[in-house]
Amino acid sequence: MKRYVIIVAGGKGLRMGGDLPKQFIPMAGKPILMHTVEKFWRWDNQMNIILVLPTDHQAYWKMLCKEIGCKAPHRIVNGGETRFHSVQNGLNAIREEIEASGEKALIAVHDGVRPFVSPEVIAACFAKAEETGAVVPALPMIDSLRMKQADGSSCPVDRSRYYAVHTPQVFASDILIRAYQQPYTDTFTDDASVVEAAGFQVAMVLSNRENIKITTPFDLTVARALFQE
Ligand SMILES: Nc1ccn([C@@H]2O[C@H](COP(=O)(O)OP(=O)(O)OP(=O)(O)O)[C@@H](O)[C@H]2O)c(=O)n1
Ligand SMILES: C[C@](O)(CO)[C@H](O)COP(=O)(O)O
Repeated sequence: MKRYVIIVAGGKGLRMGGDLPKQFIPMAGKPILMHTVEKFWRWDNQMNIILVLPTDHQAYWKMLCKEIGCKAPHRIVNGGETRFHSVQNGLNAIREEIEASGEKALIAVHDGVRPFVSPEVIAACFAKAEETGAVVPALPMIDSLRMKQADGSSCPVDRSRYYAVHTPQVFASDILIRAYQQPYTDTFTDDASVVEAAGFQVAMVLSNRENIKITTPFDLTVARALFQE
């Protein structure tokens, strides 16, 4: 089955701060995003990689690829106003070719700022999606959890019922394309929530602990430490 990955990197990185969006911050000699892109390419060098980038950083990215020598061939698509719109732009770029081929395809959506996804998790997500059509990787909670109540007090909740959601989230192409035709709402925090709102069930597989989303300066410190291992 043909495989695609839409790597979303069209955001501004406001929680990270600084002038350079976090996906371009250097880590071990390459921008974070290049590590992510090459992770998928190393797993499957036939993978169709679609990279969603802010329009005003595309020339900069191309220059980085040339200077550093990005190994993974990829297509570039314009970022949207939210992550949802960036994924939608990525899908619009591949929809016609998938439909015209008449072949079934699987599409992964992955955050450009999750460079530590393991090859085993990528493999597990694609394998489960081939079987079920829709997959989200997640991790059981490690901390104890409390829930805030309306009166300001808090109470313990059963953490065994909660999971932290990661990417790559992988779907049969017809399911993902149909789901992303829905109008945007702010309850769409990831691709699984979009697919479920369209009436499909989503299976869960275990993610790897290091598959953090680099969101804040603290995450960047953790990421740099992980890279030195
Ligand atoms: N309009 C947007 C917003 C986000 N993303 C991407 O979605 C991923 C996860 O989003 P997040 O970590 O929230 O990134 P930012 O939106 O850049 O961060 P912030 O919310 O702190 O501004 C990132 O790789 C980000 O570049 C995107 O492609 N297009
Ligand atoms: C898709 C996601 O990475 C799942 O954890 C996440 O929801 C995207 O961004 P957020 O703005 O940090 O929720």
